[in-house]
Amino acid sequence: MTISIWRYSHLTLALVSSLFLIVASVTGIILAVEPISHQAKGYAVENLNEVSLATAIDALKSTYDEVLGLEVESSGFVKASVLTMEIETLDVYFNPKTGEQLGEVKERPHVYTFATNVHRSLFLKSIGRFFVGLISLLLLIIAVTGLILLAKRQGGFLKLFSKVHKDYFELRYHVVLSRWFFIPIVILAFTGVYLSAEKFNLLPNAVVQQTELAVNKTVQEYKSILDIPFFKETSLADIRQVEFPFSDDPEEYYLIALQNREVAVNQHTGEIVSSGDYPFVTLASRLSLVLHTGEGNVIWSLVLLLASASILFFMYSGFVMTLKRRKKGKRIAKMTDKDECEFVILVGSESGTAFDFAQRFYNGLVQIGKKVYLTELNKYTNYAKVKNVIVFTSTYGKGEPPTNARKFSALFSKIKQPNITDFSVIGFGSLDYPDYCQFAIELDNQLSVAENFNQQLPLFKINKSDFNSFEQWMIQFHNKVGFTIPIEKPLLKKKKYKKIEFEVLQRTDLNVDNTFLLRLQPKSKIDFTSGDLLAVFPNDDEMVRQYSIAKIDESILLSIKKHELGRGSNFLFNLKVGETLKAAIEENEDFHFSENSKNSIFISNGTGIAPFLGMISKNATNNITMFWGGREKASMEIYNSVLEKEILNNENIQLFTSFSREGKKQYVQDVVFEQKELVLRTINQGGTIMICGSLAMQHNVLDVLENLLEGNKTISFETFEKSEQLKTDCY
Ligand SMILES: Cc1cc2nc3c(=O)[nH]c(=O)nc-3n(C[C@H](O)[C@H](O)[C@H](O)COP(=O)(O)O)c2cc1C
Repeated sequence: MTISIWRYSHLTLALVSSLFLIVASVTGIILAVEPISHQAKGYAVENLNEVSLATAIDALKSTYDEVLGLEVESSGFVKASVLTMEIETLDVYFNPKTGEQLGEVKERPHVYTFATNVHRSLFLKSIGRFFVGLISLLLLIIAVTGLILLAKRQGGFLKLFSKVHKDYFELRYHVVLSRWFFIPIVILAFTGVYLSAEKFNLLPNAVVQQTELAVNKTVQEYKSILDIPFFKETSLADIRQVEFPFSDDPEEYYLIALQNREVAVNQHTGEIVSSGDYPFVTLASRLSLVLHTGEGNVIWSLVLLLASASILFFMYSGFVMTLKRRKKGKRIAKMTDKDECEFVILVGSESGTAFDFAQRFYNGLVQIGKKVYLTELNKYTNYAKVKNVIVFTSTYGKGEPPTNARKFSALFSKIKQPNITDFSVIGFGSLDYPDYCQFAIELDNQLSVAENFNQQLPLFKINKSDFNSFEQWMIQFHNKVGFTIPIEKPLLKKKKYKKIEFEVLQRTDLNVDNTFLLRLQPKSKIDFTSGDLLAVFPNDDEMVRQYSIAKIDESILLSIKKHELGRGSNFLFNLKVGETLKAAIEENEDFHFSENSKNSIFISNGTGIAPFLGMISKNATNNITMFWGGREKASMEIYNSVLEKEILNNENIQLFTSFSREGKKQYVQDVVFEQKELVLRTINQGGTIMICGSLAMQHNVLDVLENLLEGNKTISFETFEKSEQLKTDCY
């Protein structure tokens, strides 16, 4: 079975049972405290196997006028039911060697009776008990599917306990704790199912069958119980309960529940009059109860308490992991086999816009019964029944493809489709950029000249994700295909920014690459960190530009390339020291430095160095290797004040530079390749690789990493690319 089926089952079952599991875990935590606080009373008798039943009965009889019964709890406490002078029954804990009363048996605190009722039946009697049993069964299946997922993640059952790859907190501890608590959770779930089955009489009959034994008339009678062999030879460790005879009549027996059987014993001779073994079901029920409640064992109670708490953590962390995976995996639904589909939708999307449109188009086609396959441009392959290819792609940088389209051009030249295929390309871009929809243009050109491909509609460009223009394109598409596709409109939510004032502390002059640094001080208190983004509004609200932040000494450092016509960069360059501007901080959680990653590699070119300047200035103990690429040595000078200070003061940081127009004329990816051992070691040891700068550089670096990870045993490129070990923020 594929990993997604296991994951789907694991998640669905967890979701279905979540509310019940929360209730069961919280009450389970409360109930696990009970045996611990009970044991803390300190009435446990040491070495019960050295105290005979005769001693205990004798001690009791010499202390109390009348004794009704005796019980040895699994906690090691010995309890007696006695009659007081006032003819009242009293339950006491006592010392079986001396008869001394250790304490009275108190009524069970209300919090535990309440928690027990909720835990067992949710106060819903039989129906509640049924649900609790069912949830225990689901928990058992969740644990097993979880173990399978864990084995798949770790590379097999034999590697279950091998090193866990560094990842974000929730994922890492979901894995770590599942290894610790798998067995206790399985025991809790299994015994829960067993106890519920018992309550519903689903188990075989558990009545003890007593067998009358032949009475030996010649057997000796004793005056004192201390002399009777049976009572002398039976230790309290073998006893569970004793019911005392009402009178001295030889026909009145001691009814004794031993660990494995029940016997009736003559009070004067010690002869066993009748005996009945407990059936297996009773023994199993008793064991289940002890294992499920932790009764009598503080360590096991503690384990159960932690296991119940871990279930709550698994639910929280599982929820976070699902949200993150959805964000990263971008909602590709379960689809018909690629070779069955007439329509193939290919998507290139960096921040999800083109993907969102493609998904709506996909849903519409599926709704009218078409067989459709949707995939990323990077995964382009041959499709046995394809007749119509529709491409949705955005553009970045200077006509750069989004990351998940970077391999398309090469793949397309190699792969031949079996049928003559119609195609249409929709480009997503923004007129704010000079190379408007450039990648879509190039892709459309490539398809237009390809054999077997017929252009169904001319290239269509969508500016700033305008849904109305998409509807225009849909009309053209309907006319071509001869049917109408229902498309769900997106609910337009205008992003709200919380603007605050920033004072300009410093603005450098332009360097050889037209790049400058801007240092800003927030005028009100605001939380931010390196890797977050500063949203700037050069034309008030009409247009937003984002810049990656370096946080240095509570101020913001931006590295900006001034473009001749760039409204954002010119607006910022024209600011003077002491002036204020209104801007907003956008949290960019996916590009924060992982402080628990011992080894990190930062790769950047040009102004992409900015967030890393902040990250190294905060770093104290982690090993960081920085790769930076620029045009020439002079390009780097504006960063030297920070770099020299941080690198000279911190031997954990090393820097590799590359210059494309000077010296060896290398690009950053070339130096990354030269340091392949270091890079591979970092990846295999679970370290993080962060990339910031131009998308073209990101693609080149990813190509190098893909090449390095070919045949790598610890982690494949595909897994690495999707993991939290790789963080990118390119443009
Ligand atoms: C840093 C950056 C660079 C961009 N470069 C271009 C560009 O060169 N040409 C263009 O048409 N659009 C450009 N855009 C706009 C995006 O292509 C546009 O927002 C698109 O809708 C994003 O789609 P996606 O979310 O599917 O990636 C750029 C956007 C950003 C944030």
